[in-house]
Amino acid sequence: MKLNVALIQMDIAFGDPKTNYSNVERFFREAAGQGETDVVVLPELWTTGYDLTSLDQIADVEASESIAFISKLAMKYKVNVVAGSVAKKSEAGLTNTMLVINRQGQLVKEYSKAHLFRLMNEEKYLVEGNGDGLFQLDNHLCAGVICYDIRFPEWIRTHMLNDTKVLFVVAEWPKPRVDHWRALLISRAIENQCYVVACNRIGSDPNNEFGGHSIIVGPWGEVISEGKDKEMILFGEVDFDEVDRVRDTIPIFSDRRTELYKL
Ligand SMILES: O=C(O)CCC(=O)C(=O)O
Repeated sequence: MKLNVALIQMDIAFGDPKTNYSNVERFFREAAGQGETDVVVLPELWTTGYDLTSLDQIADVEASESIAFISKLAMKYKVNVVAGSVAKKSEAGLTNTMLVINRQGQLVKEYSKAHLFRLMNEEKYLVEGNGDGLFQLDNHLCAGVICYDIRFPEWIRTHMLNDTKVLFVVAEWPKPRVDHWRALLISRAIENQCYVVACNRIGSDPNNEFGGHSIIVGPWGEVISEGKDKEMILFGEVDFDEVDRVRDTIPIFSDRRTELYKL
């Protein structure tokens, strides 16, 4: 069983959801218009970018506009969408929330970023999430996390323990640390023997330049496809049988010594 994925590595208009909606609509035609794509992936905070000081005014209340917008595209193109994350405003406060919508246009998951990134002042404006990032797509158990979350291998491992075979990552990862981005994602793939499908933005905002290099890594740690330093759609394939082959070759999940991991 395979899944074809398309990662939209886009620039994001700062604090301008209207422009970003229209750009995403244009990218969708290219990413899913041929009818071969199973999952479209968007980057982190794709409606607003990191316009933190305006978030209270421009965040999406209950994420309802973004959900309606992506649901329509999902149904039109009959694709699943790991719809990056959006700034969501709710009773809980402002959260950086991933939306996952299936081919029928139904919201199957909301995951709010668990680890807020102090270097970019997230904790001053956002509330951290407390739930997991697990969801089903076409009957496959998948996980999704947001940017800085990938620096916490124990958080990722928690998601991969129940035969989860794909980890989706959505990000606004700055250019100066793209070497960390690649090394961390390849490591998460090797240590969890899973596919890592990671979509980063490109371009810049008043405070940061972002690194692109969206990437699809296989369960043996091989880079299957990698983006460059420009707007583009990255296509690739996830093969669930390959995950089983790697896990049978080196059975790390059954070799774990959890009684030692108490520190
Ligand atoms: O961990 C990093 O270096 C980047 C993280 C980040 O940019 C984010 O979480 O938004």
